[in-house]
Amino acid sequence: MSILENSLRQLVAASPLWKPGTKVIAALSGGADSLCLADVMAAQGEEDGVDVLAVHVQHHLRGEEAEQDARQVEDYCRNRGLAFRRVDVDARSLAEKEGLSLEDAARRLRYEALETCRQEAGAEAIFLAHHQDDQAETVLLNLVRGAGTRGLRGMLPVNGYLARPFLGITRRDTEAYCEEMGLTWCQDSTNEDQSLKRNWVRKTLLPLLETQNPQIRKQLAQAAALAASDEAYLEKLAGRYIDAYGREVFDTWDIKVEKDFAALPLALQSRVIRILVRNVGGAELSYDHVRKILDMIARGVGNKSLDVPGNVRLIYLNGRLMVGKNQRSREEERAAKLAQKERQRNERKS
Ligand SMILES: Nc1ncnc2c1ncn2[C@@H]1O[C@H](COP(=O)(O)OP(=O)(O)OP(=O)(O)O)[C@@H](O)[C@H]1O
Repeated sequence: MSILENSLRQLVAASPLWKPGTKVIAALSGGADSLCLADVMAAQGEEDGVDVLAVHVQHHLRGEEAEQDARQVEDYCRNRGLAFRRVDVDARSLAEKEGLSLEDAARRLRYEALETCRQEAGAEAIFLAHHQDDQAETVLLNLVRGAGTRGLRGMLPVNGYLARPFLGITRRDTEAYCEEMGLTWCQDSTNEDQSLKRNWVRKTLLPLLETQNPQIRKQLAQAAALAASDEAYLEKLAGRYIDAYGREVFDTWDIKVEKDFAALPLALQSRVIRILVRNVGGAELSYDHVRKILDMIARGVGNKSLDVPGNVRLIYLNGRLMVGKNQRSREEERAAKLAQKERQRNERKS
């Protein structure tokens, strides 16, 4: 076994979601990264007793090219003796219906399809082939969007059922593996389209940054790993404050924000607020919103309230902060559920 194959196999085997005796999914687009991942998983699976199912999602966005890719990955799986499933989705219709970009619609349908396959196959996890270059792009994209330290984390190596064992290796490594194994990968022509932000980051911004620092991709990926571990630690500490001073009553959080809260460093105060808003289903808070909420608490008198995105209302009252969905959005949710039930009843009748 070559050094490259050996190290890639170790990366897969070291993932906390790679467990002997389980079934896992390899998300296989057909690009060099995911072909390499599927091939490494197939080999390591035979050794470790992990059952691998390759899933390819055909988004129907690239006409005959995409159809050829789907056939190519299916052929590869047949030749490799790897279980294969193809799922067809209509990304264009979803994009039109929900006013999404084609990329976002495809992404949403892809992750839904992978998750459905995971459940139907009784698989433990979904392995994705994102690598160091993708991670550097994601970190930059997040920063360009105005994200803070959570965005700096980029993609996590393990997130729920999702595993990304290749975040530390380069795109070139995955191509070298495919070349070594004689595997032919598919080229996605939309990767050249610079009107897509990710492609602009890949083709323009990163090369420009590389002129100043040739190590930038690796260092961005390392910064992401560090930010992820710092963030996890700070969230744990903020969670301890919530455990000690907060309580959940009917989907609303109620937490003491007096002396002990004021004594917390800003890093923890802001995380306590963010976690509570997330807990009740709110959107990720902006820096400005967190500041406004902390100001409201610091002023500390009377009864005040603030609405934030995701229909979440925060009410400050006598040293306590209440965080919950605002009444109107609860009523809207209830009405939407009733309407959905009505629709399902009508569909059953017709
Ligand atoms: N059509 C597909 N079918 C199955 N898996 C896919 C498909 N497209 C992508 N994947 C999986 O997702 C990984 C990342 O793919 P890609 O870089 O194209 O995603 P993206 O468009 O940047 O979106 P995101 O990173 O949010 O998934 C691939 O390595 C592969 O594991």
